[in-house]
Amino acid sequence: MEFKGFDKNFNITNRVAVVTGGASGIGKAVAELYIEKGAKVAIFDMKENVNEIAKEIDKENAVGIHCDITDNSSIDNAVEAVNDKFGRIDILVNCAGIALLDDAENISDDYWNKTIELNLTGAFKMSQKIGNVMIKQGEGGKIINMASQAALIALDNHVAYGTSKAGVIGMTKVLALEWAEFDITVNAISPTVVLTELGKKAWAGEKGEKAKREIPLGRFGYPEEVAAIALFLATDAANLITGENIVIDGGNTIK
Ligand SMILES: NC(=O)c1ccc[n+]([C@@H]2O[C@H](COP(=O)([O-])OP(=O)(O)OC[C@H]3O[C@@H](n4cnc5c(N)ncnc54)[C@H](O)[C@@H]3O)[C@@H](O)[C@H]2O)c1
Ligand SMILES: CC(=O)[C@H](C)O
Repeated sequence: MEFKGFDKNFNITNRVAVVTGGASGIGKAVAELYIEKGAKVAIFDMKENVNEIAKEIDKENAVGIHCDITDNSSIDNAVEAVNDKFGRIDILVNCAGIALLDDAENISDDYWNKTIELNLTGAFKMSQKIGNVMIKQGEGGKIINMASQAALIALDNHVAYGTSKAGVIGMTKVLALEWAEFDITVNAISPTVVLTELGKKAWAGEKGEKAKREIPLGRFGYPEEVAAIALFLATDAANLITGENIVIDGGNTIK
């Protein structure tokens, strides 16, 4: 893709974004920021009230679609609904995820399988489906995958979660390589603990306080800070960045 300049206010006016897991936490913050920057947003989420949540963000430019991203027919129906509503898809943000934590010697098949199925396979299914939409459109695209610091460092009880997120980074690099010829960039974001429902549950109590003390910048992240990176990666300012994993962790993984 030739350099064609970029909007210095990082607007993404009229671009159509799909945000999985956008009914809460980081995904919701991404959806809100994208709307503020002029995009149209379709939130794919398992929460029953996903459309109400989307309409609270923006009645006209946001839509919530009940979708299980581990299920092919659910994805097909949701993508069709986006096409009916907005006519195209320019950006995919893979945010849906779970953290089912246990020690390696005891973790159940159920925890392992659910984690890989949602965090890794679900993100791949979405990327494959929407990657094909973008290829067919012929105008490039942006795919942004939520990985984690757990992909980069060993965290106690994170064997399934960390494995799924290391897979997300591997997947990101291969998709970036294969789809560069279509001007589709694919990048990952790896946050430290972020203060969402998922993050607060996984790091409650003294375990979290200790983890925070060990972060050089001394605090956990906020969903809005992660959303800011997802915005940058969705803009034309990031057109030469692909296959990267941007770490937002207060320096936790540099030690
Ligand atoms: N919060 C953290 O500390 C943290 C740190 C690093 C990475 N992450 C990653 O960021 C992403 C977002 O995390 P969060 O903290 O905002 O979590 P969250 O629990 O607040 O939000 C996750 C959303 O995913 C949705 N979801 C769950 N299963 C789904 C499915 N099958 N199909 C569609 N949607 C589904 C949930 O309904 C929920 O709205 C996750 O991938 C997570 O692994 C989170
Ligand atoms: C850091 C991280 O991704 C999990 C939530 O512990």
